[in-house]
Amino acid sequence: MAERLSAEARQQALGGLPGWTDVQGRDAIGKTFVFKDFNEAFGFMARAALVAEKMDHHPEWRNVYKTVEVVLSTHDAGGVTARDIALAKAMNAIAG
Ligand SMILES: C[C@H](O)[C@H](O)[C@H]1CNC2=NC(N)=NC(=O)C2=N1
Repeated sequence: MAERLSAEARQQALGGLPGWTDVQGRDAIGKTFVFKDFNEAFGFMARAALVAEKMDHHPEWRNVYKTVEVVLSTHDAGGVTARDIALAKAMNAIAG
């Protein structure tokens, strides 16, 4: 199982992940993506879903019109691991 990142490793990883921050009140990272319209937002979700399934690592997310709020945490580990960082990176790449 993946191990939770140390506070230092996590801050360093967040430094290379534009838009991603610590989630208050739990061990997770989050980002709010804002797109041009619903079509762009849902296209992002469809592409991210395929990557997430391939990685066997799944986001918590919420879509309202052109906004997608994402929270990443490794449930099996009870916190943020390298798997969350990898998915966050992939999501930034997909969003462009
Ligand atoms: C059995 C399966 O591999 C696990 O349940 C995976 C699936 N996707 C997951 N996604 C996330 N975000 N955290 C997990 O711990 C996790 N575990």
